[in-house]
Amino acid sequence: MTMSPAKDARPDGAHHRGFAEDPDGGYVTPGRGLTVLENPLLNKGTAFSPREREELGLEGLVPPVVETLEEQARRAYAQYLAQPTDLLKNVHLTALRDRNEVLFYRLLTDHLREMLPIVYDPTIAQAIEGYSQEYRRPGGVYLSIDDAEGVGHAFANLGMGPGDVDLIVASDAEEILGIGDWGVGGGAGIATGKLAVYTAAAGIDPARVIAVALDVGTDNEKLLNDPLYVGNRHSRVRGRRYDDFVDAYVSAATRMFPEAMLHWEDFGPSNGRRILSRYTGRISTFNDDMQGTGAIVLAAMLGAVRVTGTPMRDQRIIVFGAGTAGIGIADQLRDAMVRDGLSPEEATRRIWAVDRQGLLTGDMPGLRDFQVPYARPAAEVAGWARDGGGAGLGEVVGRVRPTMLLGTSTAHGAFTEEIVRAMAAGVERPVIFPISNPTTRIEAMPADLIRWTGGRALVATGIPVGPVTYHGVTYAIAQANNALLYPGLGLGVIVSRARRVSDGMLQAAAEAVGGMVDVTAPGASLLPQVDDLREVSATVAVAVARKAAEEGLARAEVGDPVERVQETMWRPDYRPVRAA
Ligand SMILES: NC(=O)c1ccc[n+]([C@@H]2O[C@H](COP(=O)([O-])OP(=O)(O)OC[C@H]3O[C@@H](n4cnc5c(N)ncnc54)[C@H](O)[C@@H]3O)[C@@H](O)[C@H]2O)c1
Ligand SMILES: O=C(O)C[C@H](O)C(=O)O
Ligand SMILES: [Mg+2]
Repeated sequence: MTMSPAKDARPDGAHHRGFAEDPDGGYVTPGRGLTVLENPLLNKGTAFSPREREELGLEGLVPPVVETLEEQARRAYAQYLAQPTDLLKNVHLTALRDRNEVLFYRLLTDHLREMLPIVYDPTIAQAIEGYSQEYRRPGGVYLSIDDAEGVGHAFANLGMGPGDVDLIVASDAEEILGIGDWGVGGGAGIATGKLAVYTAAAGIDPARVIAVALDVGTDNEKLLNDPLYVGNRHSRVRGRRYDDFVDAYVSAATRMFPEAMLHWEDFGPSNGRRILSRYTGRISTFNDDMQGTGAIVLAAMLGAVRVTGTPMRDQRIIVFGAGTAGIGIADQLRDAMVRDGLSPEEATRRIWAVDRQGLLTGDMPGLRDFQVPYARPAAEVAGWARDGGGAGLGEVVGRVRPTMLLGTSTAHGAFTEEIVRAMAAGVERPVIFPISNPTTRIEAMPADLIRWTGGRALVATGIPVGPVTYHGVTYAIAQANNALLYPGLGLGVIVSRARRVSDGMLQAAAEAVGGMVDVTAPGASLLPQVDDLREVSATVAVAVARKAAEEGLARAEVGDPVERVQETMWRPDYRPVRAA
C-alpha cells in the first residue's frame, strides 16, 4: 500500500506533543497555561516551581502551595486506597496517568506488587470489557481498517520525529488474554497496559512510546450491539484487506520511526504467527504471546530442571491449548531440548499437544500449520481411548506420564483433581504451569495443585497468586507472565538498537531470568518475585543487548551494557519545564 507524502507529512512541523527535549533532559514548551496543565507528560500540578509558574503562565491556575512529588504521591495513594473495587482502582489510576504521567509512574513503581494486578493482569481484563462504558479520553493511536490510507497521517498527528520513538505496541484485539475479541477497546487497553509495564518494570521512557489499536472490526456481538461501543461497527475484516492494513501500519511505522521496535500483542491464532513470520527477518519486531511467553516459561522450566534434576532432554511435556502461546512455548522448549543434545525430531516427539479436539494427531482435519509439527502419528495412539475426536487430557496424561503439564487453553478448571493426581502418580516432582489469564480462565489454582500432589508440584501461573502454605511449608508461586520478560527485552533492544529480535536474544533473556533465582529451598519460587521486576528487567536487558552485539545485530555501540542499561532507564522524577 502506498501512502501519499502529502497525507502523512507532519501537518505544520510544530511540536504536537507540546514540547521538545533539552540536551540537559528538561522539557521546552511553546505551550502556556492550561495547555501545559492538560499535557500529562508536562503536567506537575502543585509541584510546578514558582519560576515555572511564572514562565509558563500558571499563576492562579494551580493552588498556591508548592508540593514535592512525594507529597503528591501520598495524596494519590490515599485516593487510590479509597476506591472500593479493583476496577475503580484501575479507572482511578488510568485517570491519573491521563493527568500526570510522572506521578502515575512514581505511584506504580513504589507500589508495584500491589498495583501491577490493577493496572495489568488480571484487572485489565475487566477494564477492557468496560472500555466503551468507561471511556473518557483517548489513549494511543487508533488506526482504522476503513481508512488504511490514513495510517501515516494518524502517526504524523502525534508530531513525533524519526528519532523520537523507541517502541510501538499494537494489538488487533482478536484474542485479548483468554477473554477473546474485545475490538477497539481491547486493542487500546492492552497496548497501553503493556506500555505501563514497560515503563514501570524497565524504565522505558513513556514519552517515547506509542500504543496502537488496529481496529479491523469485531466479531463480538455484545460490542456490535452496544450503542456506546467506540469502535468500527462491523465484523472483523480478514484476508487480503487485513494483510494490506497490517502492511500499511508496518510500513508507516518503520518509515516514520525507524528506531522503534514493533511489539505485537493478543492477535488471534490465524494471524499472530503469520504476521511475525512475515516481518521478523526484516525489522525489529517481536510477538509477546509467542516469544515473550515462550521465554518466560522456559526460564521457569530451567528452574524446575534444577529442582528435579531431570534434564531438558528427558522431559515429557503436555501442552494443553495448542494456540499462539501454547505452540510458541512448545517451540522454545523444543529448542532447549535440542541444545541439550536431542535432534529436532527427538525433541518434537517429547511434546504432546492437546487442544479442543483432544490430542493432536496427523490424521485430524483442520490442524493449523503451526500445530502440524507437533501432531502425533495416528498409528502411535491407535489403542488409546478417544473422546469423540482425539484422546482426552486424562487419557494422554495416563499414557504419556508427563513430567510437565502446561495450560494455555483458557479452559478454567481443566486440570482436575483426577488428572493432577494421575500425573503425580507417575513422576516425583510434577511440573504444572496453568498460565491462562485472567483468573476466570486458569486451568487450576496453585493451592489445589499443591494439595492434590502432597506438596510435590512445581507450580507457575500467569496471574499473580499469593503464597500457599501446606503442611508447614510455604510455597511461593512463580508468576510465569511475559511481564517478567518483555520489558527487559525491549530495553535491551532499545539500548543496542537491535535491527532484529533473534532467537538467540530470546534465549539469552530466558537464561538471564532463570539464573536469578535460588530454587533449592523448599517452596522456593521458580522465578524472581514481582518486587524485583526492575532488577529482573535490567538483567534481561543487559543479556539481550550483549547478545545483539555478539550476533552483529546492534545498530548502536553497546559498550558496557550494564552501564548503558542503567543510563537509559527512565525514572519517575520531574524534569525542569521551560518556556520556548
Ligand atoms: N502467562 C502468560 O504470560 C501468557 C502469555 C500469553 C498467553 N497467555 C494465556 O494463554 C491463553 C491462550 O492464549 P493464546 O494467545 O494462545 O490464545 P489462542 O486462542 O491462540 O490459543 C488458545 C488455544 O486453546 C484452545 N482451547 C480452547 N478451549 C480449549 C479446551 N476446552 N480444551 C483444550 N484446548 C482449548 C484453542 O482451541 C486454542 O488453540 C490465554 O488465557 C492467555 O491469557 C498467558
Ligand atoms: O497479558 C498478560 O497478562 C500475559 C499475556 O500476554 C496474555 O495474553 O495473557
Ligand atoms: Mg498477551
